[in-house]
Amino acid sequence: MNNLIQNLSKAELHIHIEGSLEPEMMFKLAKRNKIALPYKNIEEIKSAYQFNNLQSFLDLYYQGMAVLQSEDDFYDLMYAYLNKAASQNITQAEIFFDPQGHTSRNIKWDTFMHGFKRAIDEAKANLGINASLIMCFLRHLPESDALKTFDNAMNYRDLFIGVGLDSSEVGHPPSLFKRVFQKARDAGLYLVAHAGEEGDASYVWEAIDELGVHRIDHGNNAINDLSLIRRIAADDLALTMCPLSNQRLQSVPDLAKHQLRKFMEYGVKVTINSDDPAYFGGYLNENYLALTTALKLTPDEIRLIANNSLEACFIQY
Ligand code: HPA
Ligand SMILES: [Zn+2]
Repeated sequence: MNNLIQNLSKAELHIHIEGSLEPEMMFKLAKRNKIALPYKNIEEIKSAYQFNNLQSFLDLYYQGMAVLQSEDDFYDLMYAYLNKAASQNITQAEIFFDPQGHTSRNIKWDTFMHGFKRAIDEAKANLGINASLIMCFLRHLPESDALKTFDNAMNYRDLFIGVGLDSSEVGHPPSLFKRVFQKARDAGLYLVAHAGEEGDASYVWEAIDELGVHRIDHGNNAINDLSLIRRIAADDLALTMCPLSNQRLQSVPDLAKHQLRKFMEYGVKVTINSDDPAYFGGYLNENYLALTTALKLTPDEIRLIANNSLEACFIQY
C-alpha cells in the first residue's frame, strides 16, 4: 500500500501554507528575526501540539505565524512545502494562505505575495510541481475586514485563483460572508469554504446555497443529512477531507468511523489532504496511509481517491 500511495500522481487541495511551518523552521526563523518563542527547544514545541478541538489548534497556529516576517521567510516556507509535496508525487497543489494573519501583524502584501510567487515559480522550474494560491478569509473577523482584504488582494489578482473561508467555524456561518463571496464570484475567482468540520450540516447548506462554493473543505458533518449528501453528489462538489487533522482535533474520535467511506458509497467526489501537516503529524501520503489502514481501503479505492483529487483541481494542466 505504501508503494501504491507513494507512486500515484496526486493533487493536494486542502493545505494551509502557514500550517506547514515545521518546528525546525519556526526555530530557525525566530532566530533570524530575533523573535522570542514561548518554547525552549523543538521538543517543547512538539509536545505543546496536543489539541482537543479546532480552537486549541488555531491559538498555536496564529502564534506560530509570528516568526514569518520577510519575503525570504515566506519563500522558505512555500519552497519547503513544495519540495516535500513533489517528493510525495504531488503533481499539483491548490494552496491556502491567510493574508489577515499577516497584515494584522503589519506585514506588507508585497512581502508574502512575492515570497510565495518566487517559491512557486522556482519549484515549477526545479521540481516540475504546479501550484496555485487560494486566499482565505478568517471567519472569526467581521465581513468588513474580509471586504478590505479582498480589495487589497485585487492588486495581486493574477497571483491567486480563488477565495476560501477558514478559522473558527461554530458561530461564524458562511452566510455572514455572502457579499465578499459575491465580489469574488464577479471577479471570476473560484470559491471554497471550510464547512461541516465542527459546524453542523446547516453550515454546509449555507456554503452551497448562500456562497455558491465549487468545493467544500472538510464537509464531515454533512453525513448527518441525506438530502445534503445527495445534493453534494448531484452537483459534483468535491470534499477536501483531512483525516489526521480530524483525528488530532478530535472531531472524528475514531478514524475507523471516518465519514469518507460513506460519502464514497453515495458517489461523492472525496479527496484526502493534509490541512496543517506540521501540526497534525503527517503530509499527504501519511494521511492516505492512515485512512487506508483505518477504513481498509482497497487499491482501487485509493486510485479512485487520487484520481478524484486530479479531477477536482480548478486548474487543469
Ligand atoms: O482545519 C482548519 N479549520 C479551520 N481553519 C483552519 N486554519 C488552518 N487550518 C484550519
Ligand atoms: Zn483547513
